[in-house]
Amino acid sequence: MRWIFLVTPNLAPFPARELEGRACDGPRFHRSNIYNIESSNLPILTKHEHTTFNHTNDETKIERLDNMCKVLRLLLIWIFLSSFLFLYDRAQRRRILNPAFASDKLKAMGAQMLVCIQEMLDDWEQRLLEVKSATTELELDMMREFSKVSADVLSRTCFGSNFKEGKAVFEDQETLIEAIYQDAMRYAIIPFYRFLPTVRNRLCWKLQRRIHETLKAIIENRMRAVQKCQADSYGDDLLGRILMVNGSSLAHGVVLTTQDIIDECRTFFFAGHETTASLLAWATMLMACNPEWQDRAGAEVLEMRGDGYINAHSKLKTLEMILLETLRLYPPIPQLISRTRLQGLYGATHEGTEERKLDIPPGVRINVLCGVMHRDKKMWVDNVDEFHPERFANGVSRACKSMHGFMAFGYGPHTCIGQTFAMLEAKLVLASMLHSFRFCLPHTYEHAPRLYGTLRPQHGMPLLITPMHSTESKK
Ligand code: HEM
Repeated sequence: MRWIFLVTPNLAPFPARELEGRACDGPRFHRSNIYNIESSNLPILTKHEHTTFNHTNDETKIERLDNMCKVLRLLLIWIFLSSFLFLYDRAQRRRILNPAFASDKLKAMGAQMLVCIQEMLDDWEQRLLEVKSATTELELDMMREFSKVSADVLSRTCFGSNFKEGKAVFEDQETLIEAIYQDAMRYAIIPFYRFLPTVRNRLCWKLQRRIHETLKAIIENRMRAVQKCQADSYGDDLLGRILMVNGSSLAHGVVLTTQDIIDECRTFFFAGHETTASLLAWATMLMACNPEWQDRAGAEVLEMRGDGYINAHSKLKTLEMILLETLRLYPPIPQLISRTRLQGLYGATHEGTEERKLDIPPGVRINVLCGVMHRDKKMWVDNVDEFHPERFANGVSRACKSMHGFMAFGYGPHTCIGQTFAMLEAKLVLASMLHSFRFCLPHTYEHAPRLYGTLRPQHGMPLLITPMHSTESKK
């Protein structure tokens, strides 16, 4: 199988300009990793032309990738960890899942999200009280905090009344992913390694069994309660909605088995946990570096909240722009939006007018490096490396010259099903945080974005948080 990395020519390195002068681990995308379409002989066609590039001549057209082994290893890990994503026909499943993720349904989950967020803020208040004698600032690793709150939110919104069991499942799953990841890094090259009864493999099998049995029990109990008329609905959480839609007229004839539903619940956690935590961590870093935006978002939150509460219906435009700009600069999944056989799907505007279209023969896999595409000067209006949320003032389509220039949530029929969920959660977390705290980066912060499945800060995301009342009294 051949791989093409479809990228645009301007490889803007991490870090962004706003962090110049800070210690940095250097660019994460190296030119040698990437097959550059512009510099090759691939056909770049004008607007109405359409052609297929020749299968047999490909060898001469596709340059050898210097770091093929490194990239392949990452791909293997990705495929290994996410194999359950591809077990069934995903298009069919989306028929059942889409209604569960409808935005009106998600808004009703805002209250559950706020419960988890409030627990996090109460914990911060408590820790501040403990250190208050020395200082009014508290240093927190935001990556860890957001990872925890995002896991809590997923457990609560997925499993509602079965929150505790759900949380235990997710904790097991996290341990499992870590064990698999560590082994995959070391032993991916040994054939059938994962079938050998090593200590770690036996731990993985035990965790797999426990996750399966707990989820199966939750699902079967809910189904039984409705069948025996002990409950009038399956529940108002994501699991309940999936059970309700499953097999009903809304599902257009698709029926998921218990095993399918178990897989879906596990996928939500896998796909929605670290991604949302990473988005939140980068967003707070960018707001800490750009205090004017932090103040602007804070003022909006205070204005919105008034005497009432921020909820899922609050229109937080500034925060939305900040989040979109964060997703542009630091997309949690900056690479590997992977498709086999694409036909002109990624036609991008060229010099503002011309369109490039490619017909890719079957069997060729395309990986789109959206992290690179998001910083392409040809697609985005100037200051591509700068934090400039204003560009999203009129929505995503106006911010970018190309329809497909913004790909943080993927594209097409398999675009991220949880994007509204993630944006809602991120907005509620940041709004609640800005209502009570202001934050800045400590001098110890090292800017080192690194890919661990998602784009994460290699050395964590330390942030100094100060309660609002003390910043006001300083003024
Ligand atoms: C900032 C947060 C998130 C980001 C950046 C993100 C990004 C992505 C991306 C890039 C894809 C691949 C899309 C494609 O191949 O075109 C994806 C797929 C997916 N995401 Fe997310 N995601 C996020 C949050 C979530 C959440 C919170 C959930 C669930 C609650 C979720 C569930 C899924 C699922 C189920 C898929 C597979 C969809 C399919 O194949 O049909 N994601 N996500």
